[in-house]
Amino acid sequence: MAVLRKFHMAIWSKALSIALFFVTMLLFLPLIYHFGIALQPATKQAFDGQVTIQTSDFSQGKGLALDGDWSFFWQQLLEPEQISGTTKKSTLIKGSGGWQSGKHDLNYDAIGFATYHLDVALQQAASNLAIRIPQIESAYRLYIDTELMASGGLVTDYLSAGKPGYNTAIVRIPDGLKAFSITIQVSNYHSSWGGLWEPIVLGDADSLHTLQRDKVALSLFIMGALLITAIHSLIQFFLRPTDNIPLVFACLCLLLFLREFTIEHMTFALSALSGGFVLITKLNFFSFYAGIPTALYFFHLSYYQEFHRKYCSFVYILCVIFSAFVLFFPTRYFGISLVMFEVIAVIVMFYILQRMWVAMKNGQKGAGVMLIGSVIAFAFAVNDILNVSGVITTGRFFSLGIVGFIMSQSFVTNTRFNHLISNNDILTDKLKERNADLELLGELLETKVEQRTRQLKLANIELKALANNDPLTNVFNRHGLQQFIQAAFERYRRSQELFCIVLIDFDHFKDINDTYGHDVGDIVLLTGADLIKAGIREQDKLARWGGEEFLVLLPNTDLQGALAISNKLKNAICAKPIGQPIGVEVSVTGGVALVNQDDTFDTLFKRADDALYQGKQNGRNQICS
Ligand SMILES: Nc1nc2c(ncn2[C@@H]2O[C@H](COP(=O)(O)OP(=O)(O)OP(=O)(O)O)[C@@H](O)[C@H]2O)c(=O)[nH]1
Repeated sequence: MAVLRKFHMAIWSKALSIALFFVTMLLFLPLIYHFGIALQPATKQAFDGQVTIQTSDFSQGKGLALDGDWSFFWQQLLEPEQISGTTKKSTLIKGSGGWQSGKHDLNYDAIGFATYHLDVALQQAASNLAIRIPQIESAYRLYIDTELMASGGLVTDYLSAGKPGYNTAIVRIPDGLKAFSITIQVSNYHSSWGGLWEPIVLGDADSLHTLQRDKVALSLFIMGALLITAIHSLIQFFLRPTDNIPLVFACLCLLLFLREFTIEHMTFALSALSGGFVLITKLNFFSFYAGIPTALYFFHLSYYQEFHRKYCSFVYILCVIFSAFVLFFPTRYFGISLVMFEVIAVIVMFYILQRMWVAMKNGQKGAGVMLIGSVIAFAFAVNDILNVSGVITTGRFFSLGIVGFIMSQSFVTNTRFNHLISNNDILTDKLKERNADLELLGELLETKVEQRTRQLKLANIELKALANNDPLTNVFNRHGLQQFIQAAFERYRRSQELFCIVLIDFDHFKDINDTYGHDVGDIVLLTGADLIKAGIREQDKLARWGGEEFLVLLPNTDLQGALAISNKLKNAICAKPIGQPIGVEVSVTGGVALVNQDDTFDTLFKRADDALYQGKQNGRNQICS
């Protein structure tokens, strides 16, 4: 009954957890919409290094991405004054994606320096407007008109003097301006990408601050979720160290945490970690290169049979090479490795999805939920890869995908633990039952052993009796009498206590057998033994010495006494016919011997035997000594 109740409880708790899982996922959707899509700034196309803003209402908070064609001065670091009304030669370049991304007519090296410039015309004079400066690689100075408003790192046209930096900022546009220019000097000697990575966003100052705050809040939320899950998994691992899955999952969460931290909190990371831009970029890439094999290993361990060991090992080795590359090569070369690794990552992700699909079809526990979580995370990851590469212009969702992934994996891990615990309970119950059975069996066994011991004791007693007694007459046999003879000799030697032995032999017993048969002969022997036993004292001992011959040991008896007893016995046997109704007339002859100083049993017996022989010779039916 208890097992059945537990089974019902297990089903209910499972249904409840699945329902909770889906409800949480549903609650999660608005979050995805808000951070992934709603906060995406609308793209405003700039032409010929100029943009005219048609709208005057920025209060909706989304902002305008000042993307499009910016004026671009390659290998020149120009002050704003040098540009306005310039005769300097400029080209046009996209205001996002870096200057080396190859989408322009001209290709530029990632390493180098340049100046971006954009003239912005507003419909109405600026009021509470601002621009948000996102990622610029790897050092910049930004001017509004001629005024330096923000900077990151050290911009220089001289390689060894250049210092990378990272400083996202929200820069207020002075109120009242109807037209202004944005000039950005950029130099890059450390990153694989140079220039504007994400577009500059123009919007309402308050909304941009809110947007920034929301992004930080979301990121902190995700990092918190990752950290808590990692700790939770580590606790699970320490509670049950035989199971490596929670440990691998904890590592994966920590790598994702590191990635989120180095991407979204670069400014903070730069101040917190002394290694600066290079260290943080390395950590960022490492978290990606190590994260993919860790994710694969996690799935591999969880569904061991579904994954191909050789393929997985190949991926692990490949990822170790990439991770080593990150550790030992300068950051400016990372771009090449990233493109290659993104291809590997996408292949690995699809491989995992395909294997999880197979695992689900094979009815593996939790595979379905894990597949959903993986689809969410991988779809967002692929989206981000394509977004970063400029193929699509959707938002960046990966961080949110991570949460979906964590939720599903935590759900499966917890279900597994729950399952283990309820299994454990069931096993404990069974064990208790078995123990009770065993106790019962033990008791039964003890009773059986006691019984057997008793039987053995009885059998032993019987065996002893058989060894010491004559089976026909049930008096002692020779062996049985031995100890009493020994005792009599000892008493004699110690305290001169006399004793006698008497040999009594039936006369012509052969004739009795021949005449009446052996059965009657047996009855005669049995009756004779009974009669002798009845005629002697408690301390006297009787033994059948062989055939029709009996020996009586008479302790503490002299010769006279022995003769008297022997005659009494002879008379008792001969008194009446034995074996009624046939009735056999019997007589016996006896030989008596008294122990003396030099006797051994043999000499004593010989004297009794001689006396018996004497009696037989003298005509039988008499006692001699
Ligand atoms: N029925 C029966 N006969 C036995 C048993 N043991 C020995 N006998 C017989 O006892 C007889 C003894 O014969 P003998 O030794 O010739 O002696 P006897 O006939 O008694 O003659 P005497 O002793 O000279 O008087 C033999 O025939 C044995 O077979 C027994 O247990 N039962």
